[in-house]
Amino acid sequence: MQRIDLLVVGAGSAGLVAARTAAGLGARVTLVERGRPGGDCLWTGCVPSKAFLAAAAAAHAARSSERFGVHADVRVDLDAVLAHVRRAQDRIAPVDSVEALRADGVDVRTGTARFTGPGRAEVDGVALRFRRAVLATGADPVVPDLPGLAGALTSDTVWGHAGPLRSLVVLGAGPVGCELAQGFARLGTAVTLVEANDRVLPGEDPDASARLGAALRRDGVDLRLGTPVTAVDGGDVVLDDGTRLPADRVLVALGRRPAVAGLGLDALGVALDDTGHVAVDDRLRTSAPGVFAAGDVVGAVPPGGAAPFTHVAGVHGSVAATNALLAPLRRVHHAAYPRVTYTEPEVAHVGLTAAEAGPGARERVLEHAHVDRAVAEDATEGVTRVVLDARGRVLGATIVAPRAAEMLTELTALVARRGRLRDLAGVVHPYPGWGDGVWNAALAELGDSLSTPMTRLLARTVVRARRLGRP
Ligand SMILES: Cc1cc2nc3c(=O)[nH]c(=O)nc-3n(C[C@H](O)[C@H](O)[C@H](O)COP(=O)(O)OP(=O)(O)OC[C@H]3O[C@@H](n4cnc5c(N)ncnc54)[C@H](O)[C@@H]3O)c2cc1C
Ligand SMILES: NC(=O)c1ccc[n+]([C@@H]2O[C@H](COP(=O)([O-])OP(=O)(O)OC[C@H]3O[C@@H](n4cnc5c(N)ncnc54)[C@H](O)[C@@H]3O)[C@@H](O)[C@H]2O)c1
Repeated sequence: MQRIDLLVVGAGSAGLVAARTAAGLGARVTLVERGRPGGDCLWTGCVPSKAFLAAAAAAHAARSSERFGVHADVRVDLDAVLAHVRRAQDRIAPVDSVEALRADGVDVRTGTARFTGPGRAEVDGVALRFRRAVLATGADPVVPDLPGLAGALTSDTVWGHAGPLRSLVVLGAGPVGCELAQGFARLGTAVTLVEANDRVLPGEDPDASARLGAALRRDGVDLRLGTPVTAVDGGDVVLDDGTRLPADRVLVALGRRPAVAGLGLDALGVALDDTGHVAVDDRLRTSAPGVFAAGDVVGAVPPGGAAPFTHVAGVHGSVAATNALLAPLRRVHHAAYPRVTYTEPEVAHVGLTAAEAGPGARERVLEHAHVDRAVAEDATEGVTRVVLDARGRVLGATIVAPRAAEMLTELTALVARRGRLRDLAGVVHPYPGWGDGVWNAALAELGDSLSTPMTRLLARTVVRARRLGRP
């Protein structure tokens, strides 16, 4: 039996990039996928959720257009919305298809992979031998073992919903819960969002949570914060304070767990961390020689935390494949990777929050009431918060705004390169773009750094001297 140079398990964002990278390096690569190539991002995650939110944004824009002097009647057909979601998926699917992968030089096997020992695996009973491997099996939604929760929707199943949906209780106000709660509310469903913590997006800056919470309430979402769910009983969601919330359907968005069950990691000698993810170092090496891991199956990579996002999975796939096949020289940098929750407003974050940065850090805060584009679009509730060290270098940033994802990118570059915020002041931004939020913060930073008693005295002296020197 011929040994494969690289065996990649899982054809999601991480595995697809790993397999294509390996093929590009001239390796004999086999990619095993038990479902359809494309993984969570294409079939159950980013693509359907963003297509869904686009429809929700259209409904909201039409409904709230009166303030611009535009009058519209809005009627939502949820089946047609979900048909739009499927069309978006169908348009992207060919890029990740088995045919496209084979054309790129990847040997694709459809089936469930299981490791049987070092260098050995089987796919639905067919044995394979390999030199190196990349584990890219992703994660699945967590459905806690609470009474009555078994039939609830998850982010895996909600896209198959048919017919109207009058009321929905969403459990968990992380990124999945907030995005889907807002989407359904804007499309006319009566949504209640239940969160055990006392704020939505508990992992984000508290001010960002407060602003998003207010935006969700404006969309009509009934927020129940600080109240864990304990059961679903006869169609009612029961909270720990005894409240009963009737709902046509319940959507569970209580986190995701790594997909490692039945993979045979013991036989391979791969250790898990204390959260059950595959433990890796910053070169994505697992505890087993020659075995790497990439994407959501990986947990925290110190000094950063976990980064279960598509853009990170892609970077992981590339790093894992080159490290496996060439030499383990490339590192991942979780502490500098951005994340965005695509609600409206978007909540975008990179690096450290003020609380994480500690007492030596300071914040530069720019309210978007001072961003002319935000005023023009009547969307001034946002903010740009930049966390700086004593020398003015950017340690982190959080932006709440309709275009926060795009606004964050230049601050991400500064976090990655340890640059100063004031360095952006000399970079001219087009007016009136959303980028003015970041630019105005940089200009304010530069202005403050130049405005010392000494520089003010110097400027006044020069101006006076010139005045006196004139005829
Ligand atoms: C609702 C939702 C919205 C999201 N939105 C965003 C977003 O806007 N932006 C963003 O960056 N991220 C988003 N994410 C997260 C993103 O989808 C994931 O981080 C990303 O898809 C992870 O890719 P992956 O390759 O690690 O895993 P996956 O995409 O889960 O791929 C793993 C693959 O492995 C296969 N597999 C598992 N076990 C085996 C086995 N034993 N044998 C063979 N095949 C196996 C699975 O079938 C699957 O196809 C979202 C997630 C959700 C749930
Ligand atoms: N835009 C994006 O990038 C995007 C969008 C969606 C999902 N994702 C990814 O998917 C992952 C999973 O997202 P998620 O939102 O499902 O999980 P999460 O872990 O981020 O949030 C789950 C929420 O449920 C709450 N919770 C837990 N137990 C509870 C209980 N009994 N009752 C009420 N609330 C409870 C938690 O406090 C938490 O706020 C995220 O980490 C993210 O990486 C990313």
